[in-house]
Parts: sequence; C-alpha cells; structure tokens
Amino acid sequence: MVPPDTDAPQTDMDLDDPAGAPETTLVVLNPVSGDGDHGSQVRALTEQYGYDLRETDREGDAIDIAREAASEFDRVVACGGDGTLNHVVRGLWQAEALPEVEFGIVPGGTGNDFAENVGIESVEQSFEVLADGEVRSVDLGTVTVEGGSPIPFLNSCICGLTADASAATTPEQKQRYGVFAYVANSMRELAAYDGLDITIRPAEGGEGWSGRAALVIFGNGRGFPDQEGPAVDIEDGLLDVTVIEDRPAADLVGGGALFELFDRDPDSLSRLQTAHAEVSLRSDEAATFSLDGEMVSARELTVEVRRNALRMPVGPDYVVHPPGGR
Ligand SMILES: Nc1ncnc2c1ncn2[C@@H]1O[C@H](COP(=O)(O)OP(=O)(O)OP(=O)(O)O)[C@@H](O)[C@H]1O
Repeated sequence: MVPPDTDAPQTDMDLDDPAGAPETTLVVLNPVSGDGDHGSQVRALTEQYGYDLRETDREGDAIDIAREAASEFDRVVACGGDGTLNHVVRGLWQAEALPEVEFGIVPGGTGNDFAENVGIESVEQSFEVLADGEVRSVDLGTVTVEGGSPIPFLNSCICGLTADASAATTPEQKQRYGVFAYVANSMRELAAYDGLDITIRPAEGGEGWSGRAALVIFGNGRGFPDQEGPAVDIEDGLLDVTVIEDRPAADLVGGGALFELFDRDPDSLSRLQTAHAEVSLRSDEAATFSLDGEMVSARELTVEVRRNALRMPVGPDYVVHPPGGR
C-alpha cells in the first residue's frame, strides 16, 4: 500500500466506492472526548452492528491503535472529536494504508466540525451511515515540516493566534463560526501579539501572500466563515487559504470586534486557493501550527492537499460540490 499519488490527474468521476463494503470494521473510541457520555451507547451499537472496538487510554493513543489496525481491518472508524479523527487518520497515513483502508466517523466530541461537514449528525445516525452510507473519496490536507514526514489534517491548519478554547465563546458564536469562534475570542490576546512575518507561495505559481499576518488558515474541511456560511468543497483538490492581516491592536481588541471584522472589513482578509503551498516565516523562531487542534512547530513547511485520499461513508445531507463551496 502506498500513499496517494497527488500528481496523478484526478477527476470527479469514478470516486464512488470501488472496493465494495468493508468486511471488517474497528471502532476506535475516545471515551473522554466531548462530555464523555457517549461511551455506553457506542459500545452497545458497536456490538449490535458486529464491529470490533478498541478504546484509547491516553493522549495520542488513537494514532498507534489505527496504525496497528490498518493491516487487520478493512475500515477503521474514529469515535471522538476532531482531535480523535485526526489521530486515526494519522495512524492510517503512517501505515501507508490510505485509501485502501476505509475511514469512518462516529461523532463523540465537543464541536464535531468535520463530522457535520460530511453529513454525520449523531451517534445513532453515524452507525446507519457506516452500514449503508455512500462512500466518497474526500481530500486530505498534509503539512510537511522541513523534510520530515507529511502529517495529515482533515479540517484546517491554522497559525498565528491559536485557538485556545475560550469560556467567552457563546453557543451562538460556536454555532455560526465553529472552531473560529475560539480563534476570535483569543483575539483579545492581540495586544501582546506581534504577528507573523509569513510568505505563502503556491507551488503551481500564481499569486501568493507575503506580509505580517495575525492569523492564517489553510482550510480543507472547514472554510472561513462569512456571510454565505462555511460551505466547503472537500473534493475539489484545493485548500482554501485565508489570511487575516495584522493590524493595530486598537482596531481589533474588544468584545466581539473580530466578528465585526469578519462581517464588515473584508479588506483585511486575503484569500487564495492552492493545492500546494510553500510557507516560510521570516523570523528565526518557529511558530505553532494547529492541525485540527493538534500542535506542530515549524519555520518552513509545505502545506498541500491530497486529492481524494480518504475513502469514507458520508451522511445523506452531504453535498458533493456545494453551491458557493470553496
Ligand atoms: N483515554 C484518553 N485519556 C485522555 N486523553 C485522551 C484519551 N484518548 C484520547 N485523548 C485525547 O483527547 C484529546 C481530545 O479529543 P477530541 O478532540 O477528539 O475531543 P474534543 O476536544 O472533546 O472534541 P472537538 O475536537 O470536536 O471539539 C485528543 O488530543 C486525544 O489525544
């Protein structure tokens, strides 16, 4: 099994399940994600559907479980939040098992952003989707730090002001902005923040971005929120890159100021789409990049999309190419 060849031309055709239904399924359960009350229901449904179950018992455990399961199971399902999903995909990636080993999702986290993007709504419905959902091949993002191995992400790679979960985030903000609500509320730290001198160079040529940024988001499964909502196309072979320029702190600090910026000041937002970007910081120090909430430190890195690298069943409300999707 080899990692997907991103250089091969891909089309929208023939992306439905080529391999038939998986015969063996392992559910990797994070029993402490979210509010931790999903465990008993997931154990019962896993047994009812005749799947195997392994539970994590420490941070990062899901990576090892998934890597080892890749040679034993046709499908490995992550039950948890975005961090658990990321870890399971990371394990499958490390085993060079994608896309042959199918991925699956049972939502058991706080936000469940990626699950929502692919039409997966609840624990019960997710088992129905595993049983007879349409299997799609969706894109996966990867980050490669200075010659190391690529590290996958499903939703986004974010640098700059990081997404420390904030008690100030209201349910309404979370509903509308997802993980970016946390980012927005951490903007209050902006007064002490110097910004990042960053250059983003699309490998395929075309316009990049260079300057001082407060926040950079490379979105795969999650677009940047705006008036039209966060519609994203996870099968377009492109990352949706959004840069928020660093601005005088006085412009931004204060309750809800960033939300106003999202809505009313598009000039400080720059967007581009790319399949493969070389990213470098002009400072001597590395910055922290959040891959679905898991942190990586780097000064120079490559962020790219692996088109159709992840085979997974999706919910009935999943829209292949959403209107206005990026
Ligand atoms: N048994 C365990 N004990 C402690 N931590 C664990 C265990 N299993 C996994 N973890 C850690 O839990 C973290 C959080 O998981 P995850 O992101 O899936 O849930 P969440 O934060 O509740 O949801 P969301 O990301 O959707 O907001 C991961 O970083 C993972 O390493």
